Amino acid sequence: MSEVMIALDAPAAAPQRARAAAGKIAGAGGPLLSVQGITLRFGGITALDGVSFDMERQSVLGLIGPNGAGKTSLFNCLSRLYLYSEGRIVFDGQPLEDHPQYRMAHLGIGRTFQNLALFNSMSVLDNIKVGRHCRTRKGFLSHALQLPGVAAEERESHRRAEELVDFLDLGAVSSRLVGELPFGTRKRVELGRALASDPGLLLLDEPAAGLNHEEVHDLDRLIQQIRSQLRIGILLVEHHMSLVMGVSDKVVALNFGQKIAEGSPSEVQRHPAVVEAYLGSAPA
Ligand SMILES: Nc1ncnc2c1ncn2[C@@H]1O[C@H](COP(=O)(O)OP(=O)(O)OP(=O)(O)O)[C@@H](O)[C@H]1O
Repeated sequence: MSEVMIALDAPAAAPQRARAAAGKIAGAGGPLLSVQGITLRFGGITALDGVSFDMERQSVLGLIGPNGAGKTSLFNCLSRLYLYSEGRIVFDGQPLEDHPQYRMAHLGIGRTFQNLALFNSMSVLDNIKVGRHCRTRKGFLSHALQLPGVAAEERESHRRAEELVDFLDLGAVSSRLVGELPFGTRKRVELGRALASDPGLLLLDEPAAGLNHEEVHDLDRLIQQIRSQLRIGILLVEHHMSLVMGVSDKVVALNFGQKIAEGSPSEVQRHPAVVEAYLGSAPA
């Protein structure tokens, strides 16, 4: 895995500065993300029941819980795919409820998917460039007519995508079609596509699923580099316990839609409710 450093003026910080300049970061000193009493129901099923927690800036938060605990439901609430009936989610000082789902990337929330969402017949570099779309100002017509500013914007998107190709150690496959690449490499391309939107918060949905031991080790280091070098907060839904416990600053555990524990990895790992949720009985 590459140790390439992104320039000090990390592009990831740019949208945050822009939002701050626009006076939108009401809670600039507060948490990056505040989940407040989220309740989500599907008919008679309560998938989330009053879940609350805060997440600090530039931190990694691991969201764990047994099957059906509500992790994906919460993840989908954070990206506005699911609309909750009660509660509030505040990102970077802004209530998410004020914004439609398609604005999430503009707002600074990037995500990956359990089932990769890539264009298999496009190159690695072009797939990553697709992620820049929300940071470009010129519309379709400007591009079609090659109006002034389009070329400069295109050059900037290209430059940023190349930086991410280096950061993710994808240089050797940059011009290859994504569909030809092994699963682990495609997962890194998807991460690149999400990073290309310069998010302040990156939502990773089971990023270790399907990876081999060495790839999980690389992912661990990459998550730490994303936090420290790109200064991006990461919310991680993951079943791979050693990855979550090794990389998270804070862990939130759910069971049957309720938060059962919150704290440092070692606190949550030892918590009786967590042990019971995973093992099916309380520790002796
Ligand atoms: N679209 C949906 N329609 C109906 N019920 C749903 C839907 N999505 C989730 N649920 C229900 O909500 C509850 C929480 O599911 P969720 O997928 O969020 O759990 P999870 O913790 O992500 O589980 P897993 O680890 O197996 O992915 C479950 O009872 C599930 O059956």
